[in-house]
Amino acid sequence: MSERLFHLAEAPFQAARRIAALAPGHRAGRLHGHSFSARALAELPPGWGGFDGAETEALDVLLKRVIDPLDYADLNAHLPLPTDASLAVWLRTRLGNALQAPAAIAQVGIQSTADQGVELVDGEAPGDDQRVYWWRRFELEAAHRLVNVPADHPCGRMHGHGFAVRLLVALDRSSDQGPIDDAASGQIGESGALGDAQLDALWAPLHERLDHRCLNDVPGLENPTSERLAHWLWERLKPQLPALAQVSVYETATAGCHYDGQTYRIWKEMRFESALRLRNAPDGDARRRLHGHSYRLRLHLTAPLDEVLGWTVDYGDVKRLFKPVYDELDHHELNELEQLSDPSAANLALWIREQVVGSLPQVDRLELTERKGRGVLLSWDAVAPSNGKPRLPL
Ligand SMILES: Nc1nc2c(c(=O)[nH]1)N=C([C@H](O)[C@H](O)COP(=O)(O)OP(=O)(O)OP(=O)(O)O)CN2
Repeated sequence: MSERLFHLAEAPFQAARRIAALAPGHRAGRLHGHSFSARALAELPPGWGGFDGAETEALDVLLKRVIDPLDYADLNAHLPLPTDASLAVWLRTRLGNALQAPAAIAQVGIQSTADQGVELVDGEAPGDDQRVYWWRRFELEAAHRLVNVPADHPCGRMHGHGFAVRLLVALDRSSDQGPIDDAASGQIGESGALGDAQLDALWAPLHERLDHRCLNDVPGLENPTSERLAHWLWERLKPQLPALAQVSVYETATAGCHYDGQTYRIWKEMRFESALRLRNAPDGDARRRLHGHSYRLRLHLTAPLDEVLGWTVDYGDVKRLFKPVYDELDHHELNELEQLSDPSAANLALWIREQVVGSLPQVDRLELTERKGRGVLLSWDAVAPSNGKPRLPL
């Protein structure tokens, strides 16, 4: 079991840019602006940031400081070609300089709109190549019912969702697709392969087949679980888009499925409201006082597909099996939990892991944020080691 704990931070920034290298007439060639979001995942030694438990907030403060020069700025004054990918490289370099070993960045991301962004992922081992992934998100409104669920299961009734689908595309830096800095605002490779217009064109016929339809009527989707839909999309897109790395189906606001052509990974998200004090914080530090957070917890599970039910593990079962743990967390003071030393985000994630491994052995990753974008990601990959494949963004 390879356990890894990453601290997560997020920093919004507002900025203007012009991507001059795009095809004539491309709208991003004109001066325009975005509400960007920068994200970082880093492994930090305990105590980094002042005391044991301060790491997550310290990373958040550092990320905001590093991003600050870009806030309310003209990005072309900082970078010749301020694409999402080159902003990610800019961020990776500056954050790397600001962090010192043994602290280590695992990933940085730049999101330029609600529907588009780039993730720059460091290799697993020193010397491994960094990889850049571009993602784009699409929406569809559809009805469905799950055909093989027990008679009293609510998803057996006809119902519907505003689904979102995220396509993750790998940019191979060593190929002729051009260096990482060439990838323009989500477009892959100025030198060639694929731009947002091409990806939208690949998506359009699929959208036409799925949107404002009953998914059960679509050939191949007779039992349209998130898993089946992710697989169906993969099968249709991959031959035309060899760089496709993952399809993610967001079925509800709290549940969905990733599929990478091999492995299904589902998630179920919950929120809980808790009080805490960090006793490790020094005298006078506000975090020593009783305070509270609105936590968001995302459990990730890896499991084989049940061919009859068409899913891996029922989202409803994840929620039900987690309920006893949830009840200990929600509307409670975390310092009162047994065997939780001091309820920092990292310690709390480790505590939750101990509570779920018995009842939900398929859980191999959990993401816990104490406020938007700030928290930890604990991964132990007990069920599905990466088998030497390049790591997908976390
Ligand atoms: N592994 C899967 N489990 C379930 C799927 C699925 O596609 N794959 N689908 C369903 C239902 O279609 C359902 O609409 C979504 O389930 P769930 O998350 O349980 O929905 P809730 O509205 O109850 O969500 P809460 O946010 O927890 O209230 C069921 N399972």
